[in-house]
Amino acid sequence: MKIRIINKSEHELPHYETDASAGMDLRANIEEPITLKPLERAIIKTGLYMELPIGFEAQVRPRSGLAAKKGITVLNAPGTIDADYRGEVGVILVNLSNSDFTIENGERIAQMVIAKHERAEWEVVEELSETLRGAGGFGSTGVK
Ligand SMILES: O=c1ccn([C@H]2C[C@H](O)[C@@H](COP(=O)(O)OP(=O)(O)OP(=O)(O)O)O2)c(=O)[nH]1
Repeated sequence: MKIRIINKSEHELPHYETDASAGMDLRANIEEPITLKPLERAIIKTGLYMELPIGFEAQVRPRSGLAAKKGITVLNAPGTIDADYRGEVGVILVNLSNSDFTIENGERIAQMVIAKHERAEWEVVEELSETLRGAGGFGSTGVK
């Protein structure tokens, strides 16, 4: 399936009484079932090809049900689909459980969120501006 994504402005977004899900489910589009052994991963085809407006990306994310119940997640979450990508969307699934997991054709394996992103340039500078945090990070403020 080939789809063109169209940005809907805020006032056109559905009300919470209707479906306001951020994620669109992605289904496996595979000829044969694929079994992932514990810690095994595979790129699962979705049969989806898309065209995004410039300045948008699609993020491929895990489904919480599959993660919580089966230990199946998206290895590179969130996977990035670039606006200029015209190939088939693939989902890199990994099995983080202790048992085999079989993906059937048509199964909902992940979800996709369309997001706007900034476009930026960068320049080399001698100094960075000072801040309170400075170089503190990675737990520098403690855990409580
Ligand atoms: O989960 C994913 C991630 C990426 N892609 C496709 C769309 C994306 O536009 C392209 C490149 O992705 P990314 O930039 O993450 O890959 P890379 O490893 O940096 O490879 P490249 O050199 O092709 O950019 O691969 C997917 O289908 N699924």
